[in-house]
Amino acid sequence: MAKAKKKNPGQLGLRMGLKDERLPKLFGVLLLICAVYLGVAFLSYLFTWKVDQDRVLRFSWKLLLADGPTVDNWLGRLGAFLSNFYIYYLFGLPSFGLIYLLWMLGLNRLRRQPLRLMGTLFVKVMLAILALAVLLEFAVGGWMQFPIGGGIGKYLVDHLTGVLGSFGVILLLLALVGLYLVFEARIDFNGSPRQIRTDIVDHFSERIRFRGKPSPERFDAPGTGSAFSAPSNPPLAPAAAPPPPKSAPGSLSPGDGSIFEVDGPELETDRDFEQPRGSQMKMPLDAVGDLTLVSHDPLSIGKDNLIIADGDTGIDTSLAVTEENQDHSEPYDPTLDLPSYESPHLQLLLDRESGKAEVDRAELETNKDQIIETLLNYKIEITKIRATIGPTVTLYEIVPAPGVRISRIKNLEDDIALSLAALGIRIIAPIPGRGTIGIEVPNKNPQMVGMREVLESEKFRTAKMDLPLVLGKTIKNEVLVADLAKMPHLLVAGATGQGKSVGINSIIMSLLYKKHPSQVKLVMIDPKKVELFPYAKLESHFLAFLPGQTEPITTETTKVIHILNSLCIEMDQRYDLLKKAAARNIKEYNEKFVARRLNPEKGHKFLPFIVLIIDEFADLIMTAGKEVEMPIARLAQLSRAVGIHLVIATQRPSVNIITGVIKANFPARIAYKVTAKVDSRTILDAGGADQLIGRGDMLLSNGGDVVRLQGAFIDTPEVEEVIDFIANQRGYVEPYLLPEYNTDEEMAGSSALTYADLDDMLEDAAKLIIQQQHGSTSMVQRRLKLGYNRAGRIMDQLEQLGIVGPAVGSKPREVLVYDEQELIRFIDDLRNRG
Ligand SMILES: Nc1ncnc2c1ncn2[C@@H]1O[C@H](COP(=O)(O)OP(=O)(O)OP(=O)(O)O)[C@@H](O)[C@H]1O
Repeated sequence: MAKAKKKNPGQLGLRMGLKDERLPKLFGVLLLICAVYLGVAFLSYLFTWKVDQDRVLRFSWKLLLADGPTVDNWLGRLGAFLSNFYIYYLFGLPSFGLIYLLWMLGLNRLRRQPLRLMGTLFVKVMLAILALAVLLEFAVGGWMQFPIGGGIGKYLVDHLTGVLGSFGVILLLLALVGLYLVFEARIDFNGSPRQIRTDIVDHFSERIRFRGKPSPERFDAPGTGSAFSAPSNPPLAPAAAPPPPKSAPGSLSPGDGSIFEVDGPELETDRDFEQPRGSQMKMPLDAVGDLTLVSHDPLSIGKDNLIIADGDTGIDTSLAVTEENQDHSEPYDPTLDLPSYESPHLQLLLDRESGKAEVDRAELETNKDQIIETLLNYKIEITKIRATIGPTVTLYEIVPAPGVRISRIKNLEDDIALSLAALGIRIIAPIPGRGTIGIEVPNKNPQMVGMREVLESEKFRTAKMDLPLVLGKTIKNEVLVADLAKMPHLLVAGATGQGKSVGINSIIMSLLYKKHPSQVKLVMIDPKKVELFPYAKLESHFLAFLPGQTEPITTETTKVIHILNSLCIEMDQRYDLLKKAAARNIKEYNEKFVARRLNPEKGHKFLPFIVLIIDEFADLIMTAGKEVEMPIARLAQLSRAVGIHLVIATQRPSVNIITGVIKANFPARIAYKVTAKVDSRTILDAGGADQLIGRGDMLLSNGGDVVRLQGAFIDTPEVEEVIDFIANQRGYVEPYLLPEYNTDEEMAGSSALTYADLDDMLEDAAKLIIQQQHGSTSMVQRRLKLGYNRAGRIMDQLEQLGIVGPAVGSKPREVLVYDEQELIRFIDDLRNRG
């Protein structure tokens, strides 16, 4: 990744001016060397302090250089002197913290990160050093010859014991620990002692693991895998020997001693949720390089107010590429726009300890017996049955005896459900890819899946995806993480009160926990005005909206139409940028930008992903119909390659809301419980959602495969905590603004079209249409190589000029001008009118 840097020899040495950016780097290297030197000296001090102490105590700085006494310290007299000075006179063992500080300062200078980043670290480390010195001195200082808390530790302890007494010092130390846990670790003391303990352990292990980096997870490599990284259900090969059951339920099925298993093996078969129909949309995403490799922003030299990367704030963005700035060959790092941004901590969420799903053995036995019995009543024999216990549902997978037709079992769905006397039985006959039948039976005691638990999961933390969404747990209790960027859009539907809003929150949370504000922007539309309202606080971090928009969450239909059309323009503009950069998709484009192969002066900029979230689009379709449906469809068809993705939700899953156009463009769909089978068909093109049990129980479909999931639960107060955590941090000075959009009426209202208003390509388009006598937007688009929106705008202008008639559905428009001469006269007139 790193490019070899060309050094101009003439610029070396004395000619390095004070403003030369190599100066801080040089300083950084020196600091790192000092840190290593001190580290080794301190380490040596642990072994040589006794012998050396007498010798160094007699030292003065002058004696250091003269032929003085020999010392044992591995780093000579200076090493012995410095280590003695810091450890003996100052902070004792915690002096090692100083080396850490020196090291971090060195790295900071080397990377030319803003110095102010060091401020907080300095204060924190110094406080920790002092507190530790006191603690160590107080706890063990009296018994040790080694100056464990150093001179300062000893002085403070003596002094404090005098003032407060020993017990008082203990209380003071406890108070310090308490303060740390409240302010720094943000431990929630509401939980059980066990929970608090786990939180504390988690906090420290996270600290140690990530050495205090804000959010290592956010440095994602480009996703190369499939959209979904949940294993599929375990195959049930009758011949294969399954692993030993965890709870040893033994052989429970009749006859041949077949195996009844609880919980299956950990299978890692990735499900590919690529858009099935969109071969033309499938952009191979090469795994070249790492988009957000930790790097250093050259724009940050001495500019503490560096906020916006695309530079209308007086920041010289040309630095990114121009030749004079050779040192800017380092990769561009968008996250340095907000360098101090910290991703939310997991501690903000409740630890719901769902633990392992537990189902009573008796419950399993009863269900199994009833399934076997019911099937036998209909003369259906089975050779094997096995159970996989999920958080809310248990899957009984049965292998019918040879010769039994699967359709017969499917037909008995209702009878089996009746005999098991439970709601929400779903029969999967056959389980795709296997000759088995699945019967899902709700557990008597369903387990809640907590948001924190799934965010904490290895699968989510290590997910290398562009837009990872952690949706919940599968029947096998495995966390399912999906990449919205590959879905590439998501339709969410379900009757009211079944978990949709919680689901939308968990989708948003996934992005907030994993992504930096520079990497993803959310456009939120909420006609109900309540669901997404709390997210308004994120306006200067994660939200994108129209210029002049007062409320960052859009609620009014007219504004929604503006925003959707504005997104279409953004999409076109992004396509133009991609074209200029000869990049096939946003990933390639951003890779080039990061590698500084694109010049910001030519309009190039780092493109964040944009996720449009519409909570309840039924209201919009009802009030604005095509005006909303068409831009949504247009975006859904084309926006994937430029990193715009849609999540649209509705509680009214009827055909007039989820229209054919919408469905065709949203292959990935989530269905929560619905009241009627027909609704399930509308959403999933299959039944099943009517048999769910609610409370986050859902089916996820990618246009073929259907996976049953228990959605992760997050409560509103937790959502608000996370939002506040982000909102309280410094955000961008200017929010991310979408392009302006003026409606036709506004344009018409302001004045009739003038010649200057006309699109540059309008004349060519008009000629083409008149020659062909065919008023089709797609023809204009194809023949003149224009984006859909631009072609659309040209057609609208042609309509306003009276050259073509109004749009009639998807049919070509009527052409109202018959020959080119007429057109030329027409345009000349317009030009003369000015
Ligand atoms: N994943 C989940 N796990 C457990 N319980 C859940 C889950 N999701 C939702 N619930 C329960 O269901 C209730 C309703 O959920 P939610 O508000 O998300 O439904 P909704 O479909 O959005 O309703 P509405 O359409 O009225 O907004 C929640 O208050 C919660 O008690």
